[in-house]
Amino acid sequence: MSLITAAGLGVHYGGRKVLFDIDFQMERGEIVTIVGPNGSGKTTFLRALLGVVPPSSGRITRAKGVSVGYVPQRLHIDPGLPLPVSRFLSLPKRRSASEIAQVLDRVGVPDVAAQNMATLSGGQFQRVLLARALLVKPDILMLDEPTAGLDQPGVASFYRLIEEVRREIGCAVLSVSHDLHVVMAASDRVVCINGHVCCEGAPHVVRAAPEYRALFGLGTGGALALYQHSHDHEHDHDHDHTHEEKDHAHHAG
Ligand SMILES: Nc1ncnc2c1ncn2[C@@H]1O[C@H](COP(=O)(O)OP(=O)(O)OP(=O)(O)O)[C@@H](O)[C@H]1O
Repeated sequence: MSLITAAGLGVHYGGRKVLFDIDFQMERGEIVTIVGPNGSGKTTFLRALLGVVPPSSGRITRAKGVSVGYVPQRLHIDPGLPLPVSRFLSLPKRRSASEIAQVLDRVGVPDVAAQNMATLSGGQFQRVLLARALLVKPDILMLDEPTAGLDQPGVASFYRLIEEVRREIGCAVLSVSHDLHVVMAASDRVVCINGHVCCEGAPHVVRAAPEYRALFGLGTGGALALYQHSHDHEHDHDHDHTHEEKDHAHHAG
């Protein structure tokens, strides 16, 4: 059985139809990336899968006992509120000091337990959010643009961490991302949402789909094009293929 399934999912806010007719399922260990223009309903879709936004139509089904760890797109914490990281990680469920130390170590910020949430850097904050998601021992890790605001090395190292964690605990990963050149390399499936699912499939299939091209264009505006570039271009000279993607500053046409 799929870990989570949406059948005919629709979400309305007031009279406004934000999502409609979405059929989706996720299998154990799968890596799925959601793409779509701003305001196309990606966050709403994750929140509906989480059960915090009620469907206006259709149904969400989770396999029995499935746990979901969620890294939200943003989380506002009042800078005037003294909230140490350790206390944040103990909400809503109390966690032991050793559990907290272990998970912070795992996400690469071993020294922040006593620090106030409001004083963390952007990169540390994202890692603490990831730590919180990992504490639930997720079968599915849901990440909503988790690297927004990080610099390029920060983005790359965050996704490396996600990949390591996934290998260790075998969870499925569902991300909303614009950092496609980083994340797509490891995606089994890409789902392009614009109110409904306009196309889905392996990264190269979605890249070629007319629906995707209509939304993102063919050239430099299409992040998928950037990702795909390093795989489909012709080399006119021999060079080291182990370089990082960011070394490719030019875009596919
Ligand atoms: N709680 C809400 N009440 C009313 N409208 C909402 C609510 N949340 C989102 N919306 C609207 O629903 C639409 C989809 O929003 P959503 O945040 O899901 O899009 P998104 O694809 O994640 O966007 P972005 O890429 O900009 O993060 C937007 O027009 C937004 O204004």
